[in-house]
Amino acid sequence: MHVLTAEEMREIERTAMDSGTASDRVLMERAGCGAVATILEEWPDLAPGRVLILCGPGNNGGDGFVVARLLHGLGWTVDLRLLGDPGKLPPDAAANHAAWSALGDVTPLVDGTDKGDPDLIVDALFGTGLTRPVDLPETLGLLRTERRAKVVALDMPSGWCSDSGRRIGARAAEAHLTLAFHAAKRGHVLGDAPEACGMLRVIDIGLPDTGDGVRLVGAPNGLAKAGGHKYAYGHALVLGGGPGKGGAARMTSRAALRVGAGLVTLAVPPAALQENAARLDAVMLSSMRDADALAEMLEDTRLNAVALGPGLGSGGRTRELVRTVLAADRACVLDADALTAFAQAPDDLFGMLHPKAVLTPHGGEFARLFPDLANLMNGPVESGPAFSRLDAAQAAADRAGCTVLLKGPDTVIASPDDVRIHAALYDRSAPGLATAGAGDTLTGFIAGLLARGLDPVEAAGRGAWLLTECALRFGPGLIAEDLPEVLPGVLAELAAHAPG
Ligand SMILES: NC(=O)C1=CN([C@@H]2O[C@H](COP(=O)(O)OP(=O)(O)OC[C@H]3O[C@@H](n4cnc5c(N)ncnc54)[C@H](OP(=O)(O)O)[C@@H]3O)[C@@H](O)[C@H]2O)[C@@H](O)CC1
Ligand SMILES: Nc1ncnc2c1ncn2[C@@H]1O[C@H](COP(=O)(O)OP(=O)(O)O)[C@@H](O)[C@H]1O
Ligand SMILES: [K+]
Repeated sequence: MHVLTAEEMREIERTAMDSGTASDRVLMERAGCGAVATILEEWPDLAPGRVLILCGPGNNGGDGFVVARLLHGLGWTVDLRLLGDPGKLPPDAAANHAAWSALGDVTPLVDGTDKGDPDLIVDALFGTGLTRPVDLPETLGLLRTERRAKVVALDMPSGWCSDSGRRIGARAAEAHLTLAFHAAKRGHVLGDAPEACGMLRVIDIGLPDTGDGVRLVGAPNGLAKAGGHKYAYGHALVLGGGPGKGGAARMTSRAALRVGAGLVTLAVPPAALQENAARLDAVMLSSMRDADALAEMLEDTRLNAVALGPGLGSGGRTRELVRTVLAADRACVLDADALTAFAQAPDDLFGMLHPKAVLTPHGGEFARLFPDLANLMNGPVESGPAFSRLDAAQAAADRAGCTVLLKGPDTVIASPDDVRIHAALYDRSAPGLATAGAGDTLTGFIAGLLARGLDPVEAAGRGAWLLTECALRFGPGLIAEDLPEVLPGVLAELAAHAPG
């Protein structure tokens, strides 16, 4: 599945028009029909009652007129309010305005006036064409999910940028159900908009699947082991911290082993050996005094993937270890302290990075390495399309020259020539992952997959998918140690559903 920008959506529509596949009018009719059918499918008990339909000045409003006509036909009492001058509606919206006007009234939408007590509200104010703040505070106050009425947003709850999922201006609508036309837009899976969308359904309006847009990471296949020696699955090296700081790297190690690395070695300073020896079995343990010792270890080319950062400390020693790992030209994951250690001099890190590296920052770590991009991504937005988390991750990957996985429910995985989104949203929402150590586990999953020979973007995407799936499978009460322990069940299910 792919997600689109507004411009990509318009291009697909233009191409369909030019080839004569469909007309705008037909698409609008299908959008409205699909919307009504989906509303009734989602809420089969919703009996015809009072519906308030808020129509905007563009084609999103046009969809609203179609919905008004169809709900009217099903016995609903329609109260339709139009923002702006009906004489300035675009052609297809104007045609549907005329068709509706033969059946019912069009009342000008005036903010702050009484809108009754509807059972259903349809937000057809703005969709992919929103470019500036919506100046309708009272009306947006109606479009809230804590009120009695069910709220349905056509394409996007009004006020949200459909390219970035960021709010344009101070206020934006919420919905119980958002109906995207043809394909989900980036804004349905990025930023704060997904929470405002409620449930998301994509409505087929008969446009071809062009394969355009950014790929959403789906269930991975090919992870089952199939013969071969343990070295055929790689040897991951995890670097751990000093005494009393070892938990994070132990979780990383266990996750790397569970995801299928043939061997995993945890290397720690001599003073931390005893503590770790008491806590490890299948993960091997090694003493590593300093960066020189690490360089010596890495002369063994069977150590084909390295993870470092969790619990490592953010001082000069860590910087030396990062330097050594990067100089050894290994597939590697840099997380947590391995990133923070370069907060004062990110360019030093960028100068050493190479395409086999994966950086896995959360928002805070991202801001330490890429403060300018974090500002663009987090500041208030007054116009659209807004700079998105995807734009930020892509710019970061270009600057770093490697894969960057920007964590969150909307995880973005970008390399200089590829980008994907992993959405732990909607029916894959996994708030249980907001627990200490989930990121250390992700680092282990990615390192294990790198050891198995996956390329950085694949390893990062699959790691993010597996992490979320483990959390969903475990359910409430999740702590990070549980994540690798439920992975076998997830892998078994994937294998059972693998094609052929
Ligand atoms: N593409 C397709 O194939 C299909 C698209 N479909 C539907 O079309 C929708 C896109 O339609 P759209 O492009 O007309 O944009 P839309 O969201 O209605 O808004 C644009 C209007 O709002 C105005 N405006 C903007 N911001 C404003 C503000 N803050 N406050 C006030 N005004 C503001 C803006 O004015 P302007 O910026 O030009 O001054 C313009 O008049 C899409 O979401 C889907 O529902 C479906 O029918 C299926 C097929
Ligand atoms: N609410 C959430 N929904 C989905 N995924 C989440 C959520 N909160 C955190 N995560 C994921 O869990 C991991 C947490 O990583 P991180 O913040 O580094 O935690 P830690 O440092 O404690 O290990 C990331 O992969 C992140 O995407
Ligand atoms: K809308």
